[in-house]
Amino acid sequence: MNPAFGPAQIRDLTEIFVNKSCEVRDIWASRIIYSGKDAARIDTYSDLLKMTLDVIGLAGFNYEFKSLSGGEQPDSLHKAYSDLRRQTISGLKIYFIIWYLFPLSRKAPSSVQRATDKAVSEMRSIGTRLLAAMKRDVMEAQKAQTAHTQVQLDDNATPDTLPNRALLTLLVQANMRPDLPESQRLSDNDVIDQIRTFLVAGHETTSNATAWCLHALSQAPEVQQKLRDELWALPSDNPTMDELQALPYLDMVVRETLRMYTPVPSIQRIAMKDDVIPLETPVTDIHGKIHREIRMPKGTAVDVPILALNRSKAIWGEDALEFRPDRWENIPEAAKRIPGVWGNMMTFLGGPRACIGYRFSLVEIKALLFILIRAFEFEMAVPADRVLKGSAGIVRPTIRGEEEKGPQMPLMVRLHKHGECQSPQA
Ligand code: HEM
Repeated sequence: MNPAFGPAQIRDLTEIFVNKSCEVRDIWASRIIYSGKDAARIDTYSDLLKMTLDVIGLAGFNYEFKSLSGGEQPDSLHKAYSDLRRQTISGLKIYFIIWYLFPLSRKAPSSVQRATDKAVSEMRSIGTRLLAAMKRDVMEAQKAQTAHTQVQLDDNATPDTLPNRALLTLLVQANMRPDLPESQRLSDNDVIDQIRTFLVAGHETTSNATAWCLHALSQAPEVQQKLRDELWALPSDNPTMDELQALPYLDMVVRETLRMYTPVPSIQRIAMKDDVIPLETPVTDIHGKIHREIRMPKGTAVDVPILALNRSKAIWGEDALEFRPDRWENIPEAAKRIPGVWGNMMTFLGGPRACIGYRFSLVEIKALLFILIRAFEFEMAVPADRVLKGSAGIVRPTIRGEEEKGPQMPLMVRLHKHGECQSPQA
């Protein structure tokens, strides 16, 4: 799948990110206007979640979830997925504790299990339909290509061999190449599993990071305004991937968000063989014995504490717990040694099983921030100490006293009148 996530593919998808960001902007603007005040309290989390689901539908499978527009009949996959998500964090925690402690309980279907089964089965049935449609499209495109070669048309008149630019189409096309060795071909079930992985891995992580970024910016008005100034300096309302990637302060804000508000706080791995891990700094155990390495027998469970690494004072310095994008102008030597796939962090992990969607996610977050920060000013709607970091795989925000509502990130959102607002630093 890696080639489908290269810079060229993400460049093509940027238009989808920007268009969907504009849809969020328009929805929020109309809510403010409808409120009759100059600012409205908006649950940014739920709309960002819908936006990223719509994006993964279009960019991943050329599939319209229409979850932002909402006016349409909600399709079955979106409904199943929403039902699954509505299970509250505490509900999920209790479910997993019971599941873990009482193996017999695993036989009795709980509401979480039923919702999971339903979502999985919906995803499978839609995945099967999508795959069939993609295969048809790819075969037609291949036929058109063959016909084109036979009549030897002018080189410049190459027919459109790809029916659309969705990532799954690229995967299906690569998988159907006649020269692909059988051993490397994915089965239909493998491809359908990829659809599920995309859905789960590819949208809530990104919306979550963006919501936490708006939360951080709401508490740091001077950072918010500095970012807004940079974004307005770009003379375009529809930025390309290259334009977004070339904005230095936007990049620093995104890095600092993904350091401080790591969506996936830790990852577990199992040692596949006996190993010895050397320690940079020796540790002394409770018996006073000094260890310069850790012996790890095959089968040992290993926790990669991503969030703890991202917030470690030993790595990032005494101000590690502060949201300070400027730190990225010159990061500490210790941070430079972190073997993450991106950004001197383990946020997207590292090594052969790192996140393959990191470029996709970064450009999507940047498109969202570009459109939203230019259009609005964000302030806290509740005191910061009421915003809790719940974790059920992903660090979702909840509000103390409103836990039953599930994840939310309410913010006061005000229309920004460009040219009228003075920078707080000015
Ligand atoms: C801020 C956003 C994101 C974060 C923090 C993130 C983080 C991660 C992490 C930590 C893993 C490793 C999980 C494990 O091995 O157990 C992972 C895997 C993965 N991610 Fe992401 N991800 C993000 C966005 C995305 C997006 C947007 C996509 C797709 C469009 C995506 C697709 C995947 C896939 C397919 C895998 C599995 C890779 C494999 O097993 O080889 N991710 N991600």
